[in-house]
Amino acid sequence: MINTENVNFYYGDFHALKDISMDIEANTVTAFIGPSGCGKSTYLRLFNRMNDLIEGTKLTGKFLIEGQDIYDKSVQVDELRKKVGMVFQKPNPFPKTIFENVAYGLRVNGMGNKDFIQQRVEESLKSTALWDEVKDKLKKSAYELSGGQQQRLCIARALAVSPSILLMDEPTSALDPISTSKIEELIYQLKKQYTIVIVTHNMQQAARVSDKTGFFMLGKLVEYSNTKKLFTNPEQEETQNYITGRFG
Ligand SMILES: Nc1ncnc2c1ncn2[C@@H]1O[C@H](COP(=O)(O)OP(=O)(O)OP(=O)(O)O)[C@@H](O)[C@H]1O
Repeated sequence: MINTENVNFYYGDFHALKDISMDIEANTVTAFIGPSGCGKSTYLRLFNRMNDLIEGTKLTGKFLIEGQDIYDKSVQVDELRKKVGMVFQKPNPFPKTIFENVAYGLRVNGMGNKDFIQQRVEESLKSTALWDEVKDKLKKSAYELSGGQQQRLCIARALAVSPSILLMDEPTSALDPISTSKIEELIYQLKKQYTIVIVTHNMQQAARVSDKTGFFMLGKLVEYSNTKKLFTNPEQEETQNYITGRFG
């Protein structure tokens, strides 16, 4: 359902992604791993056109989501971002109440029906296992939540507008181990409904949560296969060296 072919990406003269081709199936979790600076986040940000915001960049190749070229001139970027939600490394709730954080996307998309908003907020908070923890303080500031709760709130905010794809850029790197395992459990639950693509520095995390893993190095996709295979019997020597900790 996501198909990319011969994707090249440049920051000015710097060739950051080199000929990347990858297909991602619906309702799977795909992890991107690789040494710092290898292009994982750059590639992830192409999925919802976040790199459009950076001046002097250039993209070539094909980037299809559900058969549609998302870089076609006819594509409306805000519509695309409703379909392809994103969660970042550091939890970034808005300076608003817990309720309004989750309702935000619905309101900016013109949804005025109070009952619907109420229902979506509740569903989204339930799907991130946060409802029981926050249902009695929905009017409190999101900043009163712990870091792990804030990250689950940001996931709920992304889910409220019913995306089909959820991008996560190192979503647990700022969290403690217990919050991390809650998010990992959540990822496992969410893939029933969503297609998830996650960048992680943590190889154990990739091994725990993903169905497929892509190993990137110096802007190239060195290997992309079933997670179990990649971590136990990789095809490429570079992958073997990386997963056994010989560099990176
Ligand atoms: N806005 C930018 N302008 C210029 N170069 C950039 C920009 N963002 C990233 N790069 C460069 O592109 C390359 C890939 O960066 P990217 O952030 O995608 O790597 P990464 O694999 O996600 O790294 P990390 O794991 O450290 O986050 C790096 O060499 C980086 O310096």
